[in-house]
Amino acid sequence: MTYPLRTIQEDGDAVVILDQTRLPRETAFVVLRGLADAAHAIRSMQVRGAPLIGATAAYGVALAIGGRPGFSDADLDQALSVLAATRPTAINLHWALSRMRRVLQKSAPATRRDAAWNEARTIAREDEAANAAIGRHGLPLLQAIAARKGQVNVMTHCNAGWLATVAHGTALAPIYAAQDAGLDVHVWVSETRPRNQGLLTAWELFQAGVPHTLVADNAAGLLLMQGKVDCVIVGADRIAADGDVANKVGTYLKALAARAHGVPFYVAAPVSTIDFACLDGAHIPIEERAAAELGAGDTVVANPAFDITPASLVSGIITEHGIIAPSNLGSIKP
Ligand SMILES: CSC[C@@H](O)[C@@H](O)C(=O)COP(=O)(O)O
Repeated sequence: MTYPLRTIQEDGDAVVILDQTRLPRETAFVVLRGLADAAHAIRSMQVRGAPLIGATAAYGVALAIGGRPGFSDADLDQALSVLAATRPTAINLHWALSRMRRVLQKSAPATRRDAAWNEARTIAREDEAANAAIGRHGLPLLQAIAARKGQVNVMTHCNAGWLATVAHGTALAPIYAAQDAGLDVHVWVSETRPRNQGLLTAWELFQAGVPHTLVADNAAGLLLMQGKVDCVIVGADRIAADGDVANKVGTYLKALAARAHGVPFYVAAPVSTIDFACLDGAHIPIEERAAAELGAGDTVVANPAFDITPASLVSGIITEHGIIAPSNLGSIKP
């Protein structure tokens, strides 16, 4: 599968991102030149999706160093804390920043610039490779359905495609692999109120020529009840050590409906999305976003951006190391 654009790429001393706040209406790029630009891009959701947030934060540290000959430990701490405060739920952000801290603390201030660019580049390349592996490991699930009944109907939520990562996507990676393998695959795309990330998924699938149907979030239960969905695959923003999954709000309701109708529910995520230090879903911070996103006037609004799907509702976690039972995440702890 080749993708028409890159979500993030280097351009000399700058980083160029695809502005996802303007998709699918318009394809526009933004040049990030410093720490403030990178932090703004994450906070404003010009870049979004857990793995891409992590990669952008890593490049943000490199941008913070810029052309400065000396970048002290205090400078490093300041850059890391600005980036860490951008969005609370996606653990890939903190995972990437910890890697940057580890590498830079070991290098002398004069060599930190090169070290930072190298590590950010490595994080981006590793994400691309991990997601390609997720596609390969998820493919047999879809092949088994195709062997049984021909067309494969997958439901997804939010956008966990290449737009949400450095490349390939997580939940969409097995779907792209299925298309490459010649399977007859169709995707039910839920709109994903209030930010409409489902439109990004529909845009991606359209570009790739994957048959899909956009539905309102609330249609998911009916489709599952009517037997129109063979499996659900979603991404994740953080997976706790016990296998509880934080993902875009609305994921939990799909998992409940999938269980009620005997439909397998898979989560696709790289190991960088697993927070082994987080005991369970109750300990995952849930981002509360602006009331304005719901378009209400003076009404009191709550706008949690993520929800928690208990491990008991998850059939398996598709990682770069294979499909793991949520109760067995310890077996892939790095
Ligand atoms: C591969 S992305 C997985 C998740 O990050 C994705 O499903 C999601 O919830 C994205 O949320 P967003 O608020 O758009 O950053």
